[in-house]
Amino acid sequence: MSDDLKKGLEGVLVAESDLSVIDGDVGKLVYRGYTIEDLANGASYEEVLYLLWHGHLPNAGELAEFESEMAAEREVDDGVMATVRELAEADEEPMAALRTAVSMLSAYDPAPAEADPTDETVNLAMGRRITAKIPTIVAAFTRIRDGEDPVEPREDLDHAENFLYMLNGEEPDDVLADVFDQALVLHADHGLNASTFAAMVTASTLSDVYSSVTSAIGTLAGPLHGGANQDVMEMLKEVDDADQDPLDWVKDALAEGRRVSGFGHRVYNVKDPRAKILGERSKELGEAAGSLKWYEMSTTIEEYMAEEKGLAPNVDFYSASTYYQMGIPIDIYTPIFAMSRVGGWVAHVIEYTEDNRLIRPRARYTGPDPDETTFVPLDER
Ligand SMILES: CC(=O)SCCNC(=O)CCNC(=O)[C@H](O)C(C)(C)COP(=O)(O)OP(=O)(O)OC[C@H]1O[C@@H](n2cnc3c(N)ncnc32)[C@H](O)[C@@H]1OP(=O)(O)O
Ligand SMILES: O=C([O-])CC(=O)C(=O)O
Repeated sequence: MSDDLKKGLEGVLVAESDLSVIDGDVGKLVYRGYTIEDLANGASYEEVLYLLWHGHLPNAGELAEFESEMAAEREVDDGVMATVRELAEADEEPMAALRTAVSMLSAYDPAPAEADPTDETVNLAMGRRITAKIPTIVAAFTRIRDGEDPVEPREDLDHAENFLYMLNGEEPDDVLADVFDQALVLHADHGLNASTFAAMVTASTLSDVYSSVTSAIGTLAGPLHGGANQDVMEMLKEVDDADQDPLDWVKDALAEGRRVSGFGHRVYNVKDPRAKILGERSKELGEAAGSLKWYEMSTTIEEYMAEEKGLAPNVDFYSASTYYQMGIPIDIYTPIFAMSRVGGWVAHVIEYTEDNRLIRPRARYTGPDPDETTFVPLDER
């Protein structure tokens, strides 16, 4: 057996997938054959969920039925809500609160204990429930933490509008609803990124969808993955609060050997196509508000990172200033990423378990040689 070590599994093929593909040299992203640009400009998040979960874009009748099934699942049981309240009042980290609440949802779903973990219909039903309820959890957590009462979900609004309504207590205007829906489309799937792979590893043991999504949420939270969107905004705010020139800031950061959040990618060697679209939205929001401050600060950093390090922005770079200008609290940017990516997690879990094989790589052992290691009983050590 070959002993080639692939640190971080770089470039290792572990599965076949119909779901999404990235061409990192030209900055192309495709979900089931459709380019991200076509989907971002022409399809809603619900249409993209349907595409990922059912294999084709829905017609009007299929979409209407799917939307009403999703909307009917938005309410969250009182037991989970009580925990969400407790976590919000204890000032828990939003991603940790989301991870806990999603894990707890399974207690109110009779399916996991009884279901065959490879049954696509059962897994889709669980995935639909989790996806429908995450916005309710995130909005309620945020409002309680901020000293306000949660707002009940509404079935007559779409996924994006309903979340903004539950978060702010009022219906969003068309621009905000459109930007948010587009952001959900852009984040829905991305090949075998770390959180999707975590979901697949869990599913490959024939555990249930709740466990897979819980693993994925924990994985998305880290600053090298989804957590970077919050770090980007903290960084932009730090520069602004100190009234610093963003060029000086980024020069200092690189000179000190620091990583700049929102730059670099394991697969893209050029600008992430999602960052191009979100950059435009960030600019539009700035123009509408009469200040391009956040957008211009971002482009200054982008230009320097390209010149100095040859690194381009990833999706997390421009989602940050987009969400900030929508008035969304910084510490729920990563939960919002999860709100979208859950669609991809569920799709990959279902696809992988159709022809399941336990995921179990190996490490090259570098520990002590047993021939040179003598066991000493406790009382003689
Ligand atoms: C949705 C997402 O998950 S998108 C990614 C979100 N994460 C971030 O934005 C965090 C910042 N970026 C990074 O840390 C990395 O680019 C990652 C984790 C995304 C990809 O990492 P890898 O493919 O493992 O690249 P790796 O860590 O080996 O870096 C390669 C080189 O580029 C440098 N580099 C990579 N990203 C950055 C960055 N953001 N800032 C400064 N230098 C960087 C590294 O220091 C390294 O340089 P060296 O060879 O001189 O040591
Ligand atoms: O693909 C990756 O490694 C990270 C990423 O951009 C994503 O998950 O959207």
